[in-house]
Amino acid sequence: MKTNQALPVKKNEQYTVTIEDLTFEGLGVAKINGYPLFIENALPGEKMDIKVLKTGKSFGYGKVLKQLTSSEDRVPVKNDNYTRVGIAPLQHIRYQAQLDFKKQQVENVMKRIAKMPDVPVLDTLGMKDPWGYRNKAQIPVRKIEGQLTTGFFRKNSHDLVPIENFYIQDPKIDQTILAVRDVMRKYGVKPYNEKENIGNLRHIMVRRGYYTGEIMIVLVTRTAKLFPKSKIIPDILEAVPETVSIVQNINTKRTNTILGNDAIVLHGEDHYKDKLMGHTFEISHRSFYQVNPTQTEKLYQKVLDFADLKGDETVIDAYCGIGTITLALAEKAKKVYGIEIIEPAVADAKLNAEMNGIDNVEYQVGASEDIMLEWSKEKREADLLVVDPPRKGLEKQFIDAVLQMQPTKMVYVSCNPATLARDLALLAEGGYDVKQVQPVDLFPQTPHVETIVLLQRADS
Ligand SMILES: C[S@@+](CC[C@H](N)C(=O)[O-])C[C@H]1O[C@@H](n2cnc3c(N)ncnc32)[C@H](O)[C@@H]1O
Repeated sequence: MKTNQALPVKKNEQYTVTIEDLTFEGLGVAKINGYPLFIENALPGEKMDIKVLKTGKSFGYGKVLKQLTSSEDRVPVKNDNYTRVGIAPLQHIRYQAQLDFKKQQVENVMKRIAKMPDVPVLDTLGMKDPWGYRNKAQIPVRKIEGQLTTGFFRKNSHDLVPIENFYIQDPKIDQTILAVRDVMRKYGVKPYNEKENIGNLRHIMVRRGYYTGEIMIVLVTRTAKLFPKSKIIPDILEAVPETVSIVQNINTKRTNTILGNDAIVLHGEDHYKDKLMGHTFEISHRSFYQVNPTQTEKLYQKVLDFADLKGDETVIDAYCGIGTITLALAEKAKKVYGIEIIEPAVADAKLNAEMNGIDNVEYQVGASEDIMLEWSKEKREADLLVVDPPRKGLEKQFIDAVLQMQPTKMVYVSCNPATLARDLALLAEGGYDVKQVQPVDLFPQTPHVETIVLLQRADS
């Protein structure tokens, strides 16, 4: 049995501490006789009275009882709840300090994980107004005080905290969620009860085109029933006239995954349109589409700057989603090959290329690690490889295939600095030099950081 006897702190005891650092999640770090405590809403330099909430073998968690001094990076918060539910855990930090914090996160992993202490990291590209940026929301629905209610889950739980204004979302999305909630209340639709696995409406997803204003609404239900559809749909359309698509997604499973496998289109088709870098995209309810449109354009522009294409290159865009980066690259290259694992996303990608009159792209459905292995065995060549993998980064098999194929240049777009740094170390070992590292803030008020890295084959 574990015992806490040797620890220098005791659960539920109070201490006065000075915050020394921030974790990568933005929690303040205080040390008591070398034992780290992680504390929400606490900034380096601040002195605070705290209470120990939880102790583990090598670290614990504390809670601020009284803030005794204030950092110059502290700003007033929009709402305490937003830290608690994880919507805006950095909301108490001045925006420039958030950008500096993100740069430091990337510098840390470049030193500690990639073992590249000398590679300079550029300043984080930030937003002018770092609020109201999200073009997509997935909002849980539960019964609170007898009523169908929308909000957000308290961190590490499924307790719903009612929230009407999310601040980080496009305000039109907030309004749409409330309008849909009211229609659901009017017709007595039953909110999902997870414990007993009864009730029906689990989530409301809303996506909005930043340039087009088109709205897609997805009602995620536990069963295929939704009554009375013939009234619900016209009511939603009346309340939110910009709606071009309403989809019912059915998720019968007891799971944390939001979307189920089956869907019924209730209005329009299973897509809405938006624009990015001057191209129009049709986006279906399952497709990945970056959530911060203006910052995404900055990100893609950086990818193009790093790629520095002259027009005669062959390019591979792995993990291409619906082809947003692919089309931006296609305008500057001879040919671009996109690889994506989700079939409907590839169907969207093909349609999007056609819709934009772009004919020098080809898409392949499959796992990037398998397709790249196949292509490297076929001795295919590429001048540039762009990768934009999910948080877990690149598979070892993918990296091995890259080292076989040896594209001259690589641009790595990453949403997870730790896996990025791990992969960069392997690519460096295989003969690639890291030339540029650019963090971009796609998720203001949260600790997430996106990074773009330019790599070049050392012998090229
Ligand atoms: C971070 S998103 C990037 C999408 C696109 N580049 C964009 O900016 O919109 C990652 C994409 O990789 C896809 N994906 C995940 N694992 C994959 C794999 N093993 N092979 C190919 N695609 C994969 C996901 O479906 C998703 O579309």
